[in-house]
Amino acid sequence: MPAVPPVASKTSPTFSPNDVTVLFVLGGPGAGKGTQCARLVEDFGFTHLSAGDLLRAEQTREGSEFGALIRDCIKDGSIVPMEVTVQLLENAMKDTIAAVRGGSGGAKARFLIDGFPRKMDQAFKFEEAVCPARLVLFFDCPEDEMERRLLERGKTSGRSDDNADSIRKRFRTFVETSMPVVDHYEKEGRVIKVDATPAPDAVYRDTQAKLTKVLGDNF
Ligand SMILES: Nc1ncnc2c1ncn2[C@@H]1O[C@H](COP(=O)(O)OP(=O)(O)OP(=O)(O)O)[C@@H](O)[C@H]1O
Ligand SMILES: O=c1ccn([C@@H]2O[C@H](COP(=O)(O)O)[C@@H](O)[C@H]2O)c(=O)[nH]1
Repeated sequence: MPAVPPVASKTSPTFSPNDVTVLFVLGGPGAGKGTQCARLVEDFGFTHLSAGDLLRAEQTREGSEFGALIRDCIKDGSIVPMEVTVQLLENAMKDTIAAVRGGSGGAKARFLIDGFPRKMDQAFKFEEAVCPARLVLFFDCPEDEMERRLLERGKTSGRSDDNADSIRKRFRTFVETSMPVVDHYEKEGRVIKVDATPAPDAVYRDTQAKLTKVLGDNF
């Protein structure tokens, strides 16, 4: 990964929304963002980029200067400094687009950016330096259901943050830091809200219907 400063010193975004469609995917920990993204990839041809997955990969990358910082933040449910995450996302988008151009070419890129932005500074920086987002998919789920899902996932996930103590901290971060991001986009009329409480198939039907209504059948 290159040194962090580039994203901080740019005046225009790397990608135009005319060429690249970005949907942010937000929701509390365990709301089912990853589960729904996998289905949207199949039906809408998105590339799925999970900010958490990119951070976990960077954490274990040999030679990374951010490994220890990322490990501590994830265990603690706190937010990694935005320069790191924005740069990882921009790199992943560039790699994806380069791979498409090297292949069939011409196709417009569309990305689901999952679990990001989690904080207002990330939202501003990403839209200013990388690409303005078309809209936000928000999966709304009560804490007791999210906790049940995460504790169940924790039996096999191997994730350092799928335990009762980390989950409690992640919920606090979500309420205090990430919900204001959802509220911000809601005020701008850019949020599609989906009830994520039902079973995955039902959540997906609702998601698909709402997304198609906004983006159109030919998206
Ligand atoms: N609608 C659902 N009903 C019941 N279980 C679900 C549902 N959606 C996802 N799950 C399960 O809940 C767990 C969390 O789902 P998932 O990983 O998709 O959530 P997430 O929002 O991406 O979580 P995180 O923010 O922690 O990465 C998984 O074990 C998944 O199989
Ligand atoms: O933009 C981001 C996204 C994630 N994090 C950290 O990663 C963990 C896990 O994220 P998941 O989306 O649940 O995989 C999250 O709790 C944060 O600690 C981040 O710092 N910034």
